[in-house]
Amino acid sequence: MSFRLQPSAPARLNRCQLFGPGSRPALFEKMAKSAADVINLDLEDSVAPDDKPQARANIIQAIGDIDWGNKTLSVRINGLDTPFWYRDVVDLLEQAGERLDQIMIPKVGNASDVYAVDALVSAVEAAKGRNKRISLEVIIETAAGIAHVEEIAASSPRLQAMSLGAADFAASMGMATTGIGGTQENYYMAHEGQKHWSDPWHWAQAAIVAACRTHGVLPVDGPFGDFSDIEGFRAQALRSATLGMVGKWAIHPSQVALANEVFSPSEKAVSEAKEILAAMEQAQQTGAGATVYKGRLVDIASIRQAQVIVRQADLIKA
Ligand SMILES: CC(C)(COP(=O)(O)OP(=O)(O)OC[C@H]1O[C@@H](n2cnc3c(N)ncnc32)[C@H](O)[C@@H]1OP(=O)(O)O)[C@@H](O)C(=O)NCCC(=O)NCCSC(=O)C[C@H](O)C(=O)O
Ligand SMILES: [Mg+2]
Repeated sequence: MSFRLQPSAPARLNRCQLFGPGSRPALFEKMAKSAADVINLDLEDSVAPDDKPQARANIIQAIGDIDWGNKTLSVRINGLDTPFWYRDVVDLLEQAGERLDQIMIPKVGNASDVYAVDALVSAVEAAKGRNKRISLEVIIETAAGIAHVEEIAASSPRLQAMSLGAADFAASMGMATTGIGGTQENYYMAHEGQKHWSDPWHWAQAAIVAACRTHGVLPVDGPFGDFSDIEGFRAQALRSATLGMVGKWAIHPSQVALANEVFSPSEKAVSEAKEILAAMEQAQQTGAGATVYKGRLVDIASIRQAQVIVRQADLIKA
């Protein structure tokens, strides 16, 4: 046990991040009216190279013109291996209004990538006298990114969230897959003539959750490409939530309600968590560190587990 306390992740909702290409401004109003907690306007892979300047201009205009409510408003810039990213940052911070909350950095490979963006953001913020401090989020979607996940999670006080990008991750790792996230046909164990599918994303997700929880960053599951496969999305999201992730991307509006449902604790879970807290308070009054709740052991660790659920429910109510 370290003497250092685990830092809390930012206290904001991040159950669903809805993406839309910066080159399709007709979608922006619909994104703003959606039930997603976070909006990601994209300048990277959903925008063709020739369309990047127009997409930038669309996004800068929409940041000021559209009522984004109380959502976290984020723009995904281009990767640091492209000639586009510095102009994305400079134009956004010189020209977009104060409503912008966050910048998403794709394909982060090490802490220096985040440092470079942080330095540029800090310089433009100071030069323009911007009042709101822009936060950062990153995507782990390369072999280098997962190899350096812990230093990336520790890289900047601006860093608030970290996502797994299953498509680029699979490509970078040389995985024999084409689907974006979810079950992969050939990733199974054979036992007594039956196939039992395993989860090829599990180890990377667990590494991301551990790095994020160590450094007070929100761990998020990325895209699920087949937006007609509702049960596939739900199963993937439930696994991510069980592992400790706080939300998931939506690449189509049909995925928003599903993500919100999975990453919001049910009424039953909240009332059970409150009952556990009450049972433990009573136990502690009698000097006990453990008690029995509905026939099972609950102890001081159960208090921390229950508090995670109650805190999330309180955020949703707020
Ligand atoms: C996937 C899409 C291209 C589908 O678009 P479209 O064909 O227009 O969908 P529908 O006709 O089914 O749309 C139904 C209605 O919903 C509206 N719509 C569509 N998309 C969105 C959206 N993203 N936000 C809000 N509203 C949306 C349509 O306008 C229709 O409205 P109406 O006519 O009024 O009924 C498209 O959904 C899309 O572009 N999605 C986002 C793609 C994207 O941003 N991709 C990047 C993130 S994933 C990634 O980068 C991979 C990752 O990095 C990794 O490596 O893993
Ligand atoms: Mg990607």
